[in-house]
Amino acid sequence: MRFWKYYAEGNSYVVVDDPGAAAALAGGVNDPARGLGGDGLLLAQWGSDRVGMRIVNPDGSAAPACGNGARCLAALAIALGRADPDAVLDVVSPGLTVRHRLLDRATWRFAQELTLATAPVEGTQFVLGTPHRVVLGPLAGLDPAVAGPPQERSWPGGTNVMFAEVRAAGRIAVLPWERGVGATLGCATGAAAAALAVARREPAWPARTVVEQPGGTIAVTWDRARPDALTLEGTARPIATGEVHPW
Ligand SMILES: N[C@H](CCC[C@H](N)C(=O)O)C(=O)O
Repeated sequence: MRFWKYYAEGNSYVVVDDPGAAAALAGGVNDPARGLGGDGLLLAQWGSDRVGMRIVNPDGSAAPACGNGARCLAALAIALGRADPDAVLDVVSPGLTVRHRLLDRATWRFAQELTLATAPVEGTQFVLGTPHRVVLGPLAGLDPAVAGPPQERSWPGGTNVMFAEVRAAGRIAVLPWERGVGATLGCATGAAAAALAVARREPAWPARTVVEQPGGTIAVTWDRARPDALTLEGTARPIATGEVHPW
């Protein structure tokens, strides 16, 4: 079964485009010893002006949205000649549609536009296609593997948890704990949730927030005049392609 593996600001994903392969690989392919590692499996369904995306977490659960994964599929679609690098490309997952514009071909930097369906559900609990809880406070000494699970369970069906600290005006740091995955080096919809949480709390916060995560930096733009629109900027790069054999 043909696979691709891609990296995007702290998440790596195994990608397949054959639904049968996806079913055979789900829940096992991300095992670091018996499989290919990574933070999930993405099934791409190529369309003429869009790419469908299904996401399976390493524990076998389905995720409704994935910002870093969407960028990986946009980059792969262009690399395979299935999408026009000069046109916009929608990556459509069950919970979220993300519109991509390639900003720089040399670095595979994209702008991603998404529309927020909901305001915060309560306090700093957001749903950006998938649920995110933002926990603001100092990150020094914080271990997401310890602090994450109780927060994850505090939401029906579980929530992703973003531990976030303000570093300067327009700059925050985030340590993610992902539902169905564990501690990761980055999370794009989580970065957006964290930026929103801080910007909503501080009226003088600038429109553009640089979100530093261990695996890379995502820029999030949120204009108070258009509160339902968000733009993210980040990259995607190939790691490997080849044949993978399900167990
Ligand atoms: N890392 C992804 C989100 C994955 C969410 C998944 N872990 C879930 O169960 O909701 C991102 O870049 O947006």
